[in-house]
Amino acid sequence: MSYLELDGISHYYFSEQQCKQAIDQVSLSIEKGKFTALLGPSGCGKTTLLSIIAQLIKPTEGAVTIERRSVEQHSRMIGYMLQQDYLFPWKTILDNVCIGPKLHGELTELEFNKAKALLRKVSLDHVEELYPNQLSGGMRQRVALARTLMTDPAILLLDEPFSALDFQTKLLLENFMVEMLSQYKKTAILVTHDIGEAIAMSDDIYLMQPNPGRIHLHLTVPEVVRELSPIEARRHPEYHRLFDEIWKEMTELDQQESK
Ligand SMILES: Nc1ncnc2c1ncn2[C@@H]1O[C@H](COP(=O)(O)OP(=O)(O)OP(=O)(O)O)[C@@H](O)[C@H]1O
Repeated sequence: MSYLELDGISHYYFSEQQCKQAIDQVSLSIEKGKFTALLGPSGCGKTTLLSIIAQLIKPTEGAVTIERRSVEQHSRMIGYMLQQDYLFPWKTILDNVCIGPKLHGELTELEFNKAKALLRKVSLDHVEELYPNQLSGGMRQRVALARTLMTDPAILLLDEPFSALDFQTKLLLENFMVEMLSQYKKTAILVTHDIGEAIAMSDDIYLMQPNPGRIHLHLTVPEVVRELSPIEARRHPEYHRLFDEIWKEMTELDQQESK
């Protein structure tokens, strides 16, 4: 059953010099607890779509609904994780995880205990008194995940959260993220231009095309790949078949663009 719906979303950026259409009539439907990837080349409107879902931008046209009610009535259900971790360098790891509730007032004992439990969950309880610059990039992204989970969002928006990491750390973090999100039964939307990452992590993939940004193709990742971890999935023949199919589509789109 549909949970999060985007219905006829179009978006224009206006400036004094020009009017740029970033998104054209995007409609998609996501089931609760599913992991969905928005895949496409630079400039196809992936981040604009995430910003619209997160209500950072109001779309020029169309509506976003969660369980058929406007997303505006559900703003606290959404968590956003970005490519950069945006941890505060002058605060300890534990204080960084506690930052959300602290901004809303005094930290309760329950919230403090929750932050400690989340740091245990992401295997970073041993560094809670350290500062961000004492941690590796992968560890910092795990802190960012713990901080995002502090507010208990039902929907997580992930804007290329692994793209600044080295390849090995990225694969390990993909595994970790999929395990955590399925354990906590979260609905997730990942923005990426990495075909392998989209296949290895997702249930559904929306392939986007640019100028203006729109959905070119919706693909469902086969069950045999979905039941494997992202690292194991990369060895399955169905992963390679889907990779080739998407690669071919993207190459054709590229050729159409350059004509
Ligand atoms: N603030 C803005 N003002 C004007 N145009 C913008 C603005 N933000 C994005 N755009 C344009 O809208 C289009 C979609 O941009 P968007 O950042 O959503 O794409 P993207 O797929 O996320 O790209 P990338 O992978 O490079 O982050 C692009 O052509 C971009 O230049």
